[in-house]
Amino acid sequence: MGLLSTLKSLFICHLIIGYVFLVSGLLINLLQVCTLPVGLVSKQLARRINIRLGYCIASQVVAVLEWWSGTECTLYTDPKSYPLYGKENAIVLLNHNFEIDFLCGWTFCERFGVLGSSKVLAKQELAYVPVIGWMWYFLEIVFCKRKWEEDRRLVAQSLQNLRDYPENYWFLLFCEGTRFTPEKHQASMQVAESKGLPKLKYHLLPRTKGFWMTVQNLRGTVSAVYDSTLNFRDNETPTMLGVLNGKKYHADLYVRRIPLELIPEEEKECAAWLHKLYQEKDELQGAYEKTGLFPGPKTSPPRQLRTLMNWLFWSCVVLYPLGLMLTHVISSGSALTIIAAVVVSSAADLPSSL
Ligand SMILES: CC/C=C\C/C=C\C/C=C\C/C=C\C/C=C\C/C=C\CCC(=O)SCCNC(=O)CCNC(=O)[C@H](O)C(C)(C)COP(=O)(O)OP(=O)(O)OC[C@H]1O[C@@H](n2cnc3c(N)ncnc32)[C@H](O)[C@@H]1OP(=O)(O)O
Ligand SMILES: CCCCCCCCCCCCCCCCCC(=O)OC[C@@H](O)COP(=O)(O)O
Repeated sequence: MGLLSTLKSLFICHLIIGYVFLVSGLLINLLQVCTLPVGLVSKQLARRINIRLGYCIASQVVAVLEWWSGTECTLYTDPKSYPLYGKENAIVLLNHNFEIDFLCGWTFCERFGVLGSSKVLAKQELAYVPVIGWMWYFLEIVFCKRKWEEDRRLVAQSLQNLRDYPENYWFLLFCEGTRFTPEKHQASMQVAESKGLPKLKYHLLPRTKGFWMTVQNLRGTVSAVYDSTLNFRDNETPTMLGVLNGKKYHADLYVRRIPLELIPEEEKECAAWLHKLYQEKDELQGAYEKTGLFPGPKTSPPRQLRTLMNWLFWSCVVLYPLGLMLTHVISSGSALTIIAAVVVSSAADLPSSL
């Protein structure tokens, strides 16, 4: 093991990364609260500020993937569609198999300049997660309870609010509604059978209501659906902990741009269209399983230095006061203060030793 990989696996490094993320994240959340009065004067200005503040948080996690773990991302797509990425609003449909699929999604958002404004149809529980969930409140993320009777009104309202959003965004939809496991796959294929729908091998049966509602409410402001499939090379199953330990993965993302006009307006037809798309996605995945490749030309949009600069900036902001405090504790020479500092840092270290 090289010196650098040993360093990346040290708990103290993870503690520093976590500390910077948490403390700067809470600080940024506080700044987001301060945009509330701005919103009363100019809604669009408050939204633009929040896009930048949101970027400051999400970009830190992206920096860990790109610069710390050195994970590489390859994009397989039609070169004619490529210039449009980041220049239009789009609904992204993604398979949901990996712990870090959202993070790879964010990385592509970063590389096409829509990280701060990116959106998702997320489960309500995530709204309460400190830093990320609170940031999402200000970014007007659409939350669902996965109870259609309640969602049909709440989700529609949140989607309508996005119609005058001031910057380009990608709206991510995991139509499968949950992460793939063999048990969930078996259950969903029973539903497919009972509904007379063809079986899928690599995907769960897509939930169609969220998709129909998104298309219906964003029609006219969104230009296309990006049918996307993510895989990792060498049959790797990447984890957040692996990324934090500096493990390098290689992500392959296939994206097919489908103009929104091609998607039927009527609910039943729209649902049938989505089921057909998932059958095609299943065939594509089958081919990847065999060849380890997606079809068509590939490209690797480069990682940007700005994610690293953003991380360094926030590190300075939150590590400097911590350094000052520690220096003060040590130079005070007071046995009581030093013992208190040791007790506090041991408590912080406790979760790792459990
Ligand atoms: C160039 C580069 C391109 C792309 C880059 C890639 C990506 C980057 C883009 C953006 C990034 C942005 C952000 C990313 C950051 C973070 C994301 C993190 C987390 C989010 C993860 C989640 O939270 S996923 C969970 C929430 N989301 C969803 O659930 C969405 C899908 N669900 C729906 O659409 C649902 O319909 C619903 C939620 C709207 C409502 O759900 P509900 O359950 O109430 O109703 P349903 O109609 O769906 O269910 C009832 C019907 O379903 C049938 N049924 C029952 N059991 C099953 C089963 N196991 N499988 C399938 N179907 C089932 C049941 O029979 C009912 O059928 P009916 O015929 O009666 O309708
Ligand atoms: C700088 C980074 C280092 C610090 C480490 C902290 C990193 C924190 C990042 C937190 C990001 C939180 C984003 C939440 C994304 C979680 C995706 C998710 O929750 O998927 C589950 C859903 O599909 C459905 O789940 P089910 O309830 O069906 O099962």
